[in-house]
Amino acid sequence: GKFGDYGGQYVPEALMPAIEELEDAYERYVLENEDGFMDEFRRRLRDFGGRPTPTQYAERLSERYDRDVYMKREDLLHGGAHKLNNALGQVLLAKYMGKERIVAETGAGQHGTATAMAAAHLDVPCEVYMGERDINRQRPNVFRMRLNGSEVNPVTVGRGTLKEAISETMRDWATNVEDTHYVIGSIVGPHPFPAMVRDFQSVISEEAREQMRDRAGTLPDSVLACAGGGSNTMGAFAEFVDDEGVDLYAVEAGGSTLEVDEEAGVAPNSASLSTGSEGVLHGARTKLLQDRDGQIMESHSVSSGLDYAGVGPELAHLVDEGRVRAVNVDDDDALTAFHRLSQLEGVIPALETAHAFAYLEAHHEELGDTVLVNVSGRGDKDLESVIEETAQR
Ligand SMILES: CC/C=C(/N=C/c1c(COP(=O)(O)O)cnc(C)c1O)C(=O)O
Repeated sequence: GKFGDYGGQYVPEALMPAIEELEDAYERYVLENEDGFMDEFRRRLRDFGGRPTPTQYAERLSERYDRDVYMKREDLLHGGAHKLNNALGQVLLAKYMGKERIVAETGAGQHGTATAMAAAHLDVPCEVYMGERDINRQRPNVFRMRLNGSEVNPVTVGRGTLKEAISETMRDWATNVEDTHYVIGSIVGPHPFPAMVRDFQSVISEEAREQMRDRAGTLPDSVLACAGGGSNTMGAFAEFVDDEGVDLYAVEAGGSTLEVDEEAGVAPNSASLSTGSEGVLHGARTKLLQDRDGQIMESHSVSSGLDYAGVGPELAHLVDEGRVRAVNVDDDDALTAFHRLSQLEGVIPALETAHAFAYLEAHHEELGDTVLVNVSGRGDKDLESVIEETAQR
């Protein structure tokens, strides 16, 4: 379960039985399609999720940037974000494993709602841990989780964002491993989570690669995707990694500045790949925002889903290898891109997604003739906070 010297299973002994059980299930059902697991997964993604999602030619952006820009519309997946690909796969796997209860963490609330929808669809009780701060800035998603029949447990320790929510969920899982599966929301955590989540999300680039060949008659010169934990990122990249001619850009949250305040332990951004250092978080060795004593620093982003001090170990490895370019844009440029895409293309993106479009705006000259941007989610959840942010500027 290693990606170069990243990844691994840095978990308390008490969790190893659950990890080993999951590793066995991953190998049998996901890698070997035992009992037709992957066939059922794909059928439910089609009929319940609404796949395939379009790879749409963006006419206004193509005019603006004088090149062919395509958008992979994961915002059109049921629930409004790529998160359902992974949530459906893991809840289905939990059923194949005989688990009776689901727990999950969420930051933007998209993973939480995706897990709640999948749990309702597959008739499994579900509890979602969500930071107090994120509950307040992603309220529509809190209502949706409860409407789908899930419980939402506020996490009040620390800053009440994603990092604490993940830690609380891991604690619940460690206590209830017998009957509970932890549906982790990104390509983070101990092996097999990063590989398994990437495998569930790789449907994005499987479809996009074929759709680009059919519609653009070529592979893209570059693929852009925002990166929080990195699941929509690796999903959009997976099937292109072996195509040398396709450049891969992971766009992180530059927050308000890349300058960190070591004394206060505060990083006013979430640019783990671009500015972080090697360390262990949530069970995996990866790139982190940590101070010189190895303390995980507070991260920041205008978007909850990118507000995370860590990142997936597979992405950290691909960046070290030079296969993926780690770039970032700040809060202001992301907010401007949020408005621009809404006006130019009639697509209101999630604030997370807007980071990728902000990078396109600033660097389109370097991206070649054909560009593919992953629209990881829609912006309905962000309307309230964007209205507030815009009023304050
Ligand atoms: C698992 C915590 C992350 C969440 N969301 C992350 C997110 C992200 C970033 O997560 P990754 O794809 O895993 O990098 C991108 N786009 C949208 C629409 C997102 O909601 C969440 O809880 O909803």
